Amino acid sequence: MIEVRGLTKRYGPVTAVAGLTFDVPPGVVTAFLGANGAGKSTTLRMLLGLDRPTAGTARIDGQHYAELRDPLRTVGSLLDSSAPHPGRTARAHLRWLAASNRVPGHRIDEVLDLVHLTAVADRRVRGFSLGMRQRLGLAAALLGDPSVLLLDEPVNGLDAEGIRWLRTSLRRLAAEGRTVVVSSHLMSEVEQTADHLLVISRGRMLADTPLPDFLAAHSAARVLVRTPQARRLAELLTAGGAAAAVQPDGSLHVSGVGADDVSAVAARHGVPLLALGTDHRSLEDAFLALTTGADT
Ligand SMILES: Nc1ncnc2c1ncn2[C@@H]1O[C@H](COP(=O)(O)OP(=O)(O)OP(=O)(O)O)[C@@H](O)[C@H]1O
Repeated sequence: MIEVRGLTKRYGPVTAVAGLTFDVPPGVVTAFLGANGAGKSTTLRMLLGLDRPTAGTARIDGQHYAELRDPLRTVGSLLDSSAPHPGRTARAHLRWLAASNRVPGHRIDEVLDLVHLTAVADRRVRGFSLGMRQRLGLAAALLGDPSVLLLDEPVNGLDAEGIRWLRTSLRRLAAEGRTVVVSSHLMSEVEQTADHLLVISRGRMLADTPLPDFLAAHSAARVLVRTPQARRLAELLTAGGAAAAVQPDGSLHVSGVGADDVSAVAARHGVPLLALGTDHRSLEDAFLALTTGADT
């Protein structure tokens, strides 16, 4: 469980995080979304005790990070800054982390296996691809079998198979009752994984909502119609309370009613339909509309 209250961070004249308040419960995957520079990393760094808040508090399982007795066994994290030494092997990196955090040695092989790095465990990190480094970062995060996972842009560098693997892993880790937070600047990266969204812009919370609610609120459907009587159908639909606009190419865009309603009105008035379809605005568009709207 994560509890953030009035969390604020200023760097000189720049306010990176401006009074964020939110809770993250266990058992679900929570996506922390925002454009580049929105304040995601700064928030995660404050949760991890790597940055001191200007104001407010960030608690994990009721405690500030610095108060945790065995931090790595409570919180696992993946941040840019947690890069391993390039001259070390993957196994040596994990062995060093385990030793300095009182984590039993058998966890090293377990997490290597979990992230599918067993075969390259004794190779130096210098030769690892970005995707392999991300996997090693995840192995390090999971080493202490933590109840809370904070992952900053974990999808970076992963190929399609890696992304699928990560999605499955995150869902499983949440289903085991852990608190899982994944940051991203792309909605498309989290829409198949997240249960809950925290959307921030310029350090402020724009949306703290279950994913299905966000979808329902922001992915308004538009009905696309082709008919030789576009203007007439537009008038009929508008009279009925819908919004209908004839496009330069002669097609008709309708919102406020569903395709079934359009079809019924057309049938009732003898308007022939050549094509009828629904265009769901993508989640990415909804996210952009929300964040852009907030910035202007
Ligand atoms: N150490 C620092 N000194 C000065 N300004 C900083 C520092 N760290 C972050 N900032 C500024 O704070 C704001 C938020 O940055 P942050 O890295 O938290 O955003 P982010 O949402 O994680 O973005 P990204 O997706 O690019 O990582 C930005 O304007 C950034 O320039």
